[in-house]
Amino acid sequence: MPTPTGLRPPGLRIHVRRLTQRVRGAGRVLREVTVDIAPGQLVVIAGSSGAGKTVLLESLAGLRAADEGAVLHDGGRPGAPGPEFGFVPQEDILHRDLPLHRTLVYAAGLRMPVGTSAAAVTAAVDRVLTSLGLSHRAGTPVRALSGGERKRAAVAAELLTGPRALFLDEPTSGLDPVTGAALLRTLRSLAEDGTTVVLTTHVLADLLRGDHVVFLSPEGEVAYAGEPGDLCGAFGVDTVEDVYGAVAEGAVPAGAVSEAAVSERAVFERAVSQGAVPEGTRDESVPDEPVPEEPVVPRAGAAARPVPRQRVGAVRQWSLLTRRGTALLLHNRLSVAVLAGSPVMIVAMFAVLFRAGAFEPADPDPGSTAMIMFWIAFGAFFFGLTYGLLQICTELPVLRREWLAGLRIGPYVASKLTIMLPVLAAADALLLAVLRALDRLPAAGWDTCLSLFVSSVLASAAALALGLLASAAVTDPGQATLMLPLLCFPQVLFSGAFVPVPRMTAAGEAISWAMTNRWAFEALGAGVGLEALWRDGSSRLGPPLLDAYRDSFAGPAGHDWLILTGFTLAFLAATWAVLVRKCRGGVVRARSGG
Ligand SMILES: Nc1ncnc2c1ncn2[C@@H]1O[C@H](COP(=O)(O)OP(=O)(O)OP(=O)(O)O)[C@@H](O)[C@H]1O
Repeated sequence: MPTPTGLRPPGLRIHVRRLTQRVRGAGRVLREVTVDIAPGQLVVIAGSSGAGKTVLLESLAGLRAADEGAVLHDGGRPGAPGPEFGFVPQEDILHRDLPLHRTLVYAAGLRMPVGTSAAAVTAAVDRVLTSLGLSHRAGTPVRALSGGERKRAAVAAELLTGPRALFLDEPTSGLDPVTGAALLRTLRSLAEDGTTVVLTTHVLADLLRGDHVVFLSPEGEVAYAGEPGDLCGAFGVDTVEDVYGAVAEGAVPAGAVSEAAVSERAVFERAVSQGAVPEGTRDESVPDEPVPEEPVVPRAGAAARPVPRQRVGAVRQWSLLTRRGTALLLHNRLSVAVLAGSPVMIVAMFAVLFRAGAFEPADPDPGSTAMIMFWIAFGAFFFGLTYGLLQICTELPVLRREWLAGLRIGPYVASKLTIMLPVLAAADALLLAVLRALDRLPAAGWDTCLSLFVSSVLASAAALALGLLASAAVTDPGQATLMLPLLCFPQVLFSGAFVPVPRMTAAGEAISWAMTNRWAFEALGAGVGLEALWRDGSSRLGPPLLDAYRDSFAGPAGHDWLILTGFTLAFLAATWAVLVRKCRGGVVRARSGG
């Protein structure tokens, strides 16, 4: 099968030597695993549940640094993740709302080299769709594909860059036998084309379809490493199913590991001598062997690989992510309904809640003026928070995978702000315009209107950034939903609207400093001149209120705007940090010393 780019880069050679991996909470998961994978091989990793197949796969892909022992790519340390490596985890790594072809065009935009023309991107997408038998589904939304088609679609995204190695975690799980066999045939033809393909599986038939089987024992040791045809014979059983039983009982065919260890010795030793492997990981127990003549590439396979491709720049990533995010938003009817429906509903409730004329200087209603300001502030906060909360947690696996392919977190977070802020500004403008038209706001000039609008948008922006942070921190949408009341309650209680800040306890006042709603409330109050209205208006309720709120609305709104902007930037920076940490999670990017 031709690669999408028409080139045939050499497949990756992988050596794993006496690899031991520990996982926090699970202890030692892999023990002294030694595996040798040649370019263009189709390797199947099998073993019982929890044996460590995924951990081994991630280690082979270079996504998990070795605790002990070494993983070598072309004889050197694995390089940073990039488009030369395809990794298909068990989770979905494609957005579901757009048609398959368009989804892959966006995926290609992030993965393919700088300067790739739109025509070349389309041609690459068409080629992978054809090679995976998905051309007839090009216009179908990803969510409408069958399970097998979705797996192939995920593989298609990984093939766009013509990777040298493809790693797949249980690609055939959940597929019927015919579809699973078809996927394995596709992977085999990729391997025949030169790509190194490694997959984990629980499907018995898959074990016989690879070139090489690595069977892990429940203790995470290599129970068997060799040709599939010899697997049953090695354990003296008749069926592959029986191999699982034999391995569970502790059967290990003699010599399976040591043969591989000897063949690895030369490559490993030469890598050590060239500084690719830390001295501490040397295995002194294995006797010295003569080093074969095969040349060893010292670092990250530099000599064997095509010239590294320039990563797509931050601005281009931001632009592409913004376009994709907007398209995804508009294709998801539920999100459109929430985006449009919640402001309309809240505006309608506000319109029937407040009486007209509360700001009339000749006959003001000071209590209502404070409440109107608070609920505008809270409305703006609520829009921002709800829009932000589901933005990231619903697509974390996609983000993680794209980060490995070169996506930067900064442009990603910036794109979220770019997409959502105009929607929030429109919702805030609608809220203010309706309240103004219904005489629930003072009949003041444009400068007051502008001040209210800026305060509302900054309140929404801070809440959006808080929502993004919460969305990045949780693990699933269910947790994000639980965050909504948790984040809203303190914003109501400590805003200073119901209990004025000067009347709070010292602890309450300290907490109120951290509430964006407090600063939005004070900015809105300052913008409409609440202090003057209460002091100079003809209501006798004004002075007592002024006494309670004291100088809450005395400062210029600009002071509060600065604080709201500071909160927004701080929340965005924290979102960035959380996402970088989550994406890195176990991946050691500095394996080449960088
Ligand atoms: N993030 C994690 N936190 C805690 N334990 C983990 C984590 N990842 C893996 N483990 C543990 O490490 C062991 C090996 O996990 P791994 O996912 O590699 O197994 P597996 O063979 O792929 O299992 P399965 O076939 O069920 O997917 C298991 O005991 C698992 O519980």
